[in-house]
Amino acid sequence: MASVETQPQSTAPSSNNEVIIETRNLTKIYRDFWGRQKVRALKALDLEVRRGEIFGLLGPNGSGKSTTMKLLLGLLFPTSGQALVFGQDPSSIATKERIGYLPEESYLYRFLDARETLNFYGQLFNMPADVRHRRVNELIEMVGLKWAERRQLKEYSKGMTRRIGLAQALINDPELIFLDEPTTGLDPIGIREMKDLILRLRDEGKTVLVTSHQLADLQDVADRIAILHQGELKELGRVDALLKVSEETQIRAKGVSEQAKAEIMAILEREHAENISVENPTTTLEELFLNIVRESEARPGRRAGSDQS
Ligand SMILES: Nc1ncnc2c1ncn2[C@@H]1O[C@H](COP(=O)(O)OP(=O)(O)OP(=O)(O)O)[C@@H](O)[C@H]1O
Repeated sequence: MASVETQPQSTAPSSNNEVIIETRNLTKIYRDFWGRQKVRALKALDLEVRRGEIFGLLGPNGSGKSTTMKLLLGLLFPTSGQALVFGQDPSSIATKERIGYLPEESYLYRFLDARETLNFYGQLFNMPADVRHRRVNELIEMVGLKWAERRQLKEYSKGMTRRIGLAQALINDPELIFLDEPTTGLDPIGIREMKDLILRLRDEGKTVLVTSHQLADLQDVADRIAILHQGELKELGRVDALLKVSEETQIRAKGVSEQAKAEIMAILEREHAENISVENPTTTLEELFLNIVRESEARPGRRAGSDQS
């Protein structure tokens, strides 16, 4: 099988350690109509996100991810504790102008096409016509919708809708971008492309806070993650460090002879190593699928992997 093109593991965020988002004891309790305590959605969250990093907020449904994001956007007010974005209260207008937001569901005008949509949002930000025109062209190109820029959004697939939603979130060239479940409803190719767009944003120096309940979706893009469960922070750290199984050793190599394998086994046994396994590594289903699609595009009409059978 041809080697699969994958993104390298996220590099370290820029050495600039400026804190962009900070929460201290951030707590949100939703109350019912009568003001009685209803749901403790977020419990005393302490978090810091630094400039230039992709920070993943992970957790199952109902764990408090969207609540956290809305508190940071100033769309909700905390019950107690504090959230600071660029060192300011999130509800400040000056802060909002530096932020882009892709909500879990984008509510866009179905009868506008991509250009009209982005022009409309550019006007809301009072962008001068020439700047707006340039920005709309850049964004349509960036999210890969040039071919469909004149089609009304009601004709867009889920993947295309997610892309135009992202372009809309970037119209004001924000420094900080909030992406709420950006991969929801996307197929494996759409997910890979969304992840590549997120990596590109970081390469441009943006700070990205992204949520997902599909844990694997963020594994190869996020620099650091926080795992929430029932509103509580359960884990926080660099993805590579969190995923490392430090008590085991893995050696991968191509072209190892049977004799060399036997010698390696002998050494491991002499060392009294435990749980020894020698096997071919497996790929992921995502990689397998992407590979099949690439092969099919390169050689239409042929069954993938037919060379091997
Ligand atoms: N407006 C609201 N009123 C009452 N309870 C709410 C409200 N919004 C969210 N909740 C509750 O708060 C908890 C956290 O919800 P939240 O939407 O933040 O979770 P989430 O991790 O984003 O979930 P999902 O992955 O499903 O989007 C859940 O128990 C949810 O039912």
